[in-house]
Amino acid sequence: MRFLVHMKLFANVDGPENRYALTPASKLPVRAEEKNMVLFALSQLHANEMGPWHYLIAGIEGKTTPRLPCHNGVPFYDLVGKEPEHNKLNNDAMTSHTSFVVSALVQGCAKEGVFYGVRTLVDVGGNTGVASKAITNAFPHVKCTDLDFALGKDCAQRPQSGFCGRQCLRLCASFLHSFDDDNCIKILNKCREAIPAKGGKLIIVEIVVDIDGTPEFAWSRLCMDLKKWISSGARRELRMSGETSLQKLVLGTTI
Ligand SMILES: C[S@@+](CC[C@H](N)C(=O)[O-])C[C@H]1O[C@@H](n2cnc3c(N)ncnc32)[C@H](O)[C@@H]1O
Repeated sequence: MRFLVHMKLFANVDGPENRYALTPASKLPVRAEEKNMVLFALSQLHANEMGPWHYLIAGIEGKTTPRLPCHNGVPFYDLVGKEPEHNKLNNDAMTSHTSFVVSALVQGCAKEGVFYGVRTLVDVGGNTGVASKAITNAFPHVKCTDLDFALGKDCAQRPQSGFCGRQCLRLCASFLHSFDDDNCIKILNKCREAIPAKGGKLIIVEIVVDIDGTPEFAWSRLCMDLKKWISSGARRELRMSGETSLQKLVLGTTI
């Protein structure tokens, strides 16, 4: 127990008996906790996610992109879409993942006045719509639409509360990291076309590989970087290394 307390997985509880409590880290794998990562962890252990790790060495040697031989070149989300059991697990995991991110997103946007003057928002890759529901609840004047094939072919665009033509704001949360640079450029250019030249906004929510700036997050950032290279071949450090390279990426656009 001394070891586990040192690792911050348990905390000593004051009192005459030796009693221990869970810590924020050890609450994450407990289903009964409101915010837990059980479904996300299970999704990451699925064979479609684990398979490409067997090609890590070949990938480092430059012989292949680990995902390709494992999934026969089929894009990850096409693969998931064909397997109902994995599709459900993946969507449930994303729902849980989004609930972690969205409260910080809503607070940050409120503080910075991001939604001031914004009437419409499209959440690109918004999965089943958890983020857009939370945004509509917090900012009722914003009409949100989800664009995601997790919603099924018949409702690729599902309005949470109405949809009007050109959208003031596009949100790409944990979306670009699944694509290589060429496809990211295409997606960002489409976003640029979809928002008004004046007053339009694009919010990108991604883990940035900046290990010097905030060292306490370096481990998670490097793990995510490796994971995304393994699963999609994306070289995130080039794309996400800061505002300057992002501006270059969208070919001179100021975001
Ligand atoms: C990593 S999840 C992110 C979900 C959510 N935005 C979040 O932050 O938790 C990526 C989402 O992008 C969707 N997606 C991937 N490729 C897509 C495409 N080409 N068109 C529409 N949705 C796509 C997937 O279905 C998935 O829901």
